[in-house]
Amino acid sequence: MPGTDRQPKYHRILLKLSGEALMGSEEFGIDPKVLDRMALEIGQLVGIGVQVGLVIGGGNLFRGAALSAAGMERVTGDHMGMLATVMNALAMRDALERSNINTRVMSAIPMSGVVEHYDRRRALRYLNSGDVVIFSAGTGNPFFTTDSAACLRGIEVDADLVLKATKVDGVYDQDPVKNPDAIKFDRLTYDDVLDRKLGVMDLTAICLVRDHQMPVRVFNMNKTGALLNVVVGGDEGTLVCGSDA
Ligand SMILES: Nc1ncnc2c1ncn2[C@@H]1O[C@H](COP(=O)(O)OP(=O)(O)O)[C@@H](O)[C@H]1O
Ligand SMILES: O=c1ccn([C@@H]2O[C@H](COP(=O)(O)OP(=O)(O)O)[C@@H](O)[C@H]2O)c(=O)[nH]1
Repeated sequence: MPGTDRQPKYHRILLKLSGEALMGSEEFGIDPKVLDRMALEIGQLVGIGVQVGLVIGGGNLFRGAALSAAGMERVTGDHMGMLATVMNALAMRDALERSNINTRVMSAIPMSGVVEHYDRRRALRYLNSGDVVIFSAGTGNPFFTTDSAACLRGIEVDADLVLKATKVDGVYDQDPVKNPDAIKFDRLTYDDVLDRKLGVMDLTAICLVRDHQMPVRVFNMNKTGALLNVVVGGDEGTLVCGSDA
C-alpha cells in the first residue's frame, strides 16, 4: 500500500457499519458474501493488533421512521429497528467467528440467553483482550440512530477514532448520490458539517462527537482495503474533527 508501512496508527477504533451495507446486491436482509468480506477486512485489523468495537445499523431490516410513515407508532417502530440491529450483530458474530476472530455481542436492551447486556467495563476488558465487541440495539432508546450509538460507544470506550463505513467515498458538499457533480472534502470541522447541513451523519451524532472532540472518518466500505488503509493512517475518505486536531 503506497505511503504506509501497515503499522496501525490507531490502537482502538469504533467502526459503524450501516445495515444497508449488509444487503449487498439484495433488496432486503443480509448477503452472507458481504458478511464474509467484512469479517475478512475486520480480521486484518485484529491481525495487526487493533482493538475493534463495532456498531451495526438495522436499515436493511427495519427503520422506525419508515414504519411510522406507514402508520405504526414510532416508538414501536424504533424498538423493531433496534432489535434488527441485534439480528445483524448475531450474523456478523457468526461470520467473524467462522474466520476465527473472537467476538462478543452486547445489547443495550437486555436479552438474557441471547446476548450479553451492555456493560462498559466488561466491554473494555474484552477489547483489551483482543476480542471484537459488537455493540447492538443502538443506544437502547427510541428517536436515536445507530450513528449516534456509534459515537456514544466510541466516546465511552475511549476509541481513538470513529469510522463511519458508508457507500460513498466521504463527505461531499451535496449528496453525491443525487448530484454527480458534488465535491468531496478531505477534512472538515464539526462546525462545518453542522453549518453546511451536510447530511452524511445525523446532527445528534455530530454534536456528540464535537462536544467530546472525537474524530470521525467517513469512508467507502465497498472499496476493498479502504478500512485497513484508514487504520494505518492512509488518506481515505473524509476526516471530521476539531479545527486544531
Ligand atoms: N453531503 C453528503 N456527503 C456524503 N453523503 C451524503 C451527503 N448528504 C447525504 N448523503 C448520503 O448519506 C449516505 C450515507 O449515510 P449512511 O448512514 O451510510 O446511509 P443511510 O442513511 O442510507 O443508512 C450516502 O449514501 C449519501 O447518499
Ligand atoms: O439508538 C437507536 C438506534 C437505532 N434505533 C432504531 O433502529 C433503526 C435502525 O438503525 P439505523 O437507521 O441507524 O440503521 P442504519 O441506517 O445504520 O442501517 C433506526 O431507524 C431506529 O428506528 C433506535 O430507535 N435507537
